[in-house]
Amino acid sequence: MSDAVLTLSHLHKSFGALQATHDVSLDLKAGEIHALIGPNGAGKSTLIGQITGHLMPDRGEVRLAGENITALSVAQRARRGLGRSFQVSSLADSLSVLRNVMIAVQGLQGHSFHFWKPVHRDASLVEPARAAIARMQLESRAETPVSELSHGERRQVEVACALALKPRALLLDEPMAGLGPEGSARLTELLEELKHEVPILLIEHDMDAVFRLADRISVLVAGQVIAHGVSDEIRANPLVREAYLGD
Ligand SMILES: Nc1ncnc2c1ncn2[C@@H]1O[C@H](COP(=O)(O)OP(=O)(O)OP(=O)(O)O)[C@@H](O)[C@H]1O
Repeated sequence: MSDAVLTLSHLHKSFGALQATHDVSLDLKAGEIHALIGPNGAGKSTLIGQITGHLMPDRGEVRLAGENITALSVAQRARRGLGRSFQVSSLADSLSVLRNVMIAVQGLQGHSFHFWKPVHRDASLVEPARAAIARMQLESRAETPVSELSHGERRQVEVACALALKPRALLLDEPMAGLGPEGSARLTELLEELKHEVPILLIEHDMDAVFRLADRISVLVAGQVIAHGVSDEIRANPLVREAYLGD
């Protein structure tokens, strides 16, 4: 596990008598997309919360680039390089793509506001924002208000917002949700490229996208990882077929 960027070890989280995550261990390695799948109520959101810092595990550990971040706040984890996709609602519709991504960069810089500089000329905001926009192939839309974008382009902006913070690991929670075939094919292509720069933990219901994109898949059922492997192994696993794929 030496090349693991993100490591979850023996995570337990209960709500009263309900064990929402039970002894979950998995890792994310450089250069890969690791997909986490599971039926409704399997515990995916509870696990994500423990990774981002919105929830504290009862037991277990989260490590980012070797550092134990289990006790750190959401903001501290983000500053250490834990990136996550922004929800659509966090984008300001009336502002341009560039402005939205700059606001994300500003959030990371926190108190280091440069009051004496107009925001649009602050290179420390503009440069990382433009680089992230280019990475998501949105250069031609940089000055366009978010309200004029397609649903798929908005998703690309959300990923650009996360990328602008130069994450070591990226957590994408259902990035394909609501996208048509074209939007999801485009995002799939972009993520296939992106994983070489930043490994991605992908939580996704779109199984076609999962099987196409994931280097490894972990299957969560009733709070436990019941299977782990490459796409073909997961497709063929009788436990997964029974519990998840509906066979
Ligand atoms: N704050 C909470 N208090 C009590 N029970 C909770 C809480 N959060 C989640 N649960 C329960 O924990 C279990 C796992 O829920 P979770 O939302 O993590 O699953 P999920 O895999 O994300 O589901 P979905 O795909 O439907 O979003 C469910 O039984 C849920 O009702």
